Amino acid sequence: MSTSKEEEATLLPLFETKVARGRVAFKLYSFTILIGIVSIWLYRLIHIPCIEEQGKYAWILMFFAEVLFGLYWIITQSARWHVVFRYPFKQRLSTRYEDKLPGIDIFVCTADPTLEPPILVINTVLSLMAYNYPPEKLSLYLSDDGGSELTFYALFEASNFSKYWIPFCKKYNVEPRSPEIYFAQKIDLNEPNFSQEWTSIKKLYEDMKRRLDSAVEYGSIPKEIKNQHKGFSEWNSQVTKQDHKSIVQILIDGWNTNAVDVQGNRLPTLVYLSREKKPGIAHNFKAGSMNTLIRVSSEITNAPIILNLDCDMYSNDPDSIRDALCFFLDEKQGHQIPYVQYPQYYNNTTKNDIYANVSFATYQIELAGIDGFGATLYVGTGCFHRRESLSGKKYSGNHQIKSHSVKDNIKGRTIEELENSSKLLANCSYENGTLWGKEMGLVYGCAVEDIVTGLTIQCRGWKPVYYDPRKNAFQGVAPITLDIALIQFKRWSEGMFQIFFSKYCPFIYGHGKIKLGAQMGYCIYLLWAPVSLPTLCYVIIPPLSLLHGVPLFPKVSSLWFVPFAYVFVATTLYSIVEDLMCGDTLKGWWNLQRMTLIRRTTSYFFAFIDTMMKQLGLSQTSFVVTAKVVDEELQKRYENEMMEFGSSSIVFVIIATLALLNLFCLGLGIKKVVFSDLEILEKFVAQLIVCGLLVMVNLPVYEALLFRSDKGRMPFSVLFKSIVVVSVVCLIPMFWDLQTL
Ligand SMILES: O=c1ccn([C@@H]2O[C@H](COP(=O)(O)OP(=O)(O)O[C@H]3O[C@H](CO)[C@@H](O)[C@H](O)[C@H]3O)[C@@H](O)[C@H]2O)c(=O)[nH]1
Ligand SMILES: [Mn+2]
Repeated sequence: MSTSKEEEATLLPLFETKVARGRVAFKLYSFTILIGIVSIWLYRLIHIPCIEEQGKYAWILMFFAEVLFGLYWIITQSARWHVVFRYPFKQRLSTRYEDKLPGIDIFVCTADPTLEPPILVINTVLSLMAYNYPPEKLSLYLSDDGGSELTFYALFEASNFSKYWIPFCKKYNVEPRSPEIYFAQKIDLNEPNFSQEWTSIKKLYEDMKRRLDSAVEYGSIPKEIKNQHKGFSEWNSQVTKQDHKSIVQILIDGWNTNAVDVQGNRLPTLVYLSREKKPGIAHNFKAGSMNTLIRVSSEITNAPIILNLDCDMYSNDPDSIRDALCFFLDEKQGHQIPYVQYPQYYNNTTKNDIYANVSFATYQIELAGIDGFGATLYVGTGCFHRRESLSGKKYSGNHQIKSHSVKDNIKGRTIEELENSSKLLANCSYENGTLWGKEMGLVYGCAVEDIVTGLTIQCRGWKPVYYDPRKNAFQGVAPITLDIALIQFKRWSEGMFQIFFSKYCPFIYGHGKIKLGAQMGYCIYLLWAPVSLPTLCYVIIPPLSLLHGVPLFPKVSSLWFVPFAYVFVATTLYSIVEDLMCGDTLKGWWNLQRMTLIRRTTSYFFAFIDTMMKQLGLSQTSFVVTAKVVDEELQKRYENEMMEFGSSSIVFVIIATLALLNLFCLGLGIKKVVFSDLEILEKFVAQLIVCGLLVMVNLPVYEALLFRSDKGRMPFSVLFKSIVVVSVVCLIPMFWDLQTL
């Protein structure tokens, strides 16, 4: 798309970047905290008990914890140093580019028909096919790592249903365009024409859903349906998830003028893809599937812009493609932008977000703060890419989005020819001896392929953009049980810590290529796993020391008490105010504190251990896909914001043990110090506060251990095991006296 040089100079920009206000105040505040932290370190160093005194090792561990917390805090400041917000101008885009909009290839990934039900997948697909965008420029590719005939069948049904759904959406401008979500809404049906159409489309949707449900239930698809499409012949009894040939089926060939909906409008292209799998050959999880998508789509439609989504992330805004294009097509800055990342919001979060799935401050401030240093994180879904930057190309000054046509790309080949040539690109052996997974496409070998890929793109000179619009562009399904929420964080924190240890460590790999602020910004996340260690110290040592009468903090009347109190109170107030300003509730903030504690003491801790094992070559990268299915009872408890435990996993034993340890020590500690003289009480106030807060944060854990009777309670075995551990730790004085040996 070329405009002349003079024209370019006079054009208004397609997007604007504004710097957040209040940065001077923030820097001053940040400086006072730093002084507080350094004072705390000094206090620890000066007052450490000598060899003969009790508690020396407890103090050393506390010092270790405070140093790590302090250093980590310094790293986190980068994300608030230079926060920027982006504002695209869709109107200007339309006036300038409406007749030369680029093609968009949308990639949706799914991996398992049980964990990710086909009906969920096609709802996402339908919401995307119904974008307000010229259909002949829109193509949708579903990558099915489950290799499931049911998912293919669902997509086939969706291709038929779309002929009714898309014109209905566009005619009445309905939102959101995921049928399931749309029909679950309360709709005003006063207008007779609309009401009639609404009813008939809803019936079509429900009939389709019923057919799918029964196919899932019987595990097979009726013969008369199979006869309707040649694609079903790809499946026979030998095809399994782990072992099958490449399958590529073009369900709608959008370049064909005969591919139309019931009103005669063109339809977007729709392609089903399941790359070849062979036992024993690494398939590199989502990264592998994305790379296959990149190749196959380049064979068929080859659009210059790619939108990448997980199968649960439906489009919540039918106009968001245009927002994203404002960035890519901006005449001045667009050529430098490799991707535009949107935050990952969910449609099923409860009022106070019990598992803290949405972290308001992270989405609205931290990610925008990292963007301020030119280093937006790619988070794997809700991201528009420039195809060029995904193929390993270095930024080299002038990259324009060329208007291209599918017709030229397919060079008159038939559907069968396109399918056959695409299949070759989806074969296991295709990547052998190529740079795919190394310098081309998404990077292999890491459970957070997204983060590491984004980093490599930036280090090649590109400047991505983070955009958090007022109306969520995409919404996904958040985990609604504690163990799934923790599995997800374990995968993330492990993958990220692994990056820190690899050749991609931002401080080394990014040195001289991205700004220091950006390197630090990455490390806020890459260092989640090791933050588990100081957290564990702070959760275990204060209660035990209280129990054994070892003071850890200065007396209330001492001047040294000030930095402790200041750092704690100021950072807490800051985070509350920030969170509330971002739209969270006070209870939501409190839930986030609990989840942070639980994640750090379980997910991050296991991630830390597993990363160490991997460094030693003892284990391998895996990717545990999260379930997106729910049963009704569970859904009820979730909506009532009750935490879901229910299984006797080791994770819950840890959570229960830490909670009971603090409760027990607080109880005995109060007995011991509060009823003695004031002098002693003064020495233990801070410790009592630490334990007291930990107990308060853990209230739902005690409830689940002792008072609940529903299925989501902690199993009795967890209670039993954790009581045994707490008793051993507390009652055998040996453990504690080791320090005096
Ligand atoms: O072998 C695999 C495994 C997963 N997936 C897909 O990857 C997506 C993400 O999996 P999910 O279990 O939902 O993980 P999340 O933690 O929700 O995913 C986040 O984190 C991942 C990295 O850990 C990124 O890949 C995702 O894009 C990002 O949304 C889903 O669509 C899966 O179908 C595949 O296509 N193939
Ligand atoms: Mn997901």
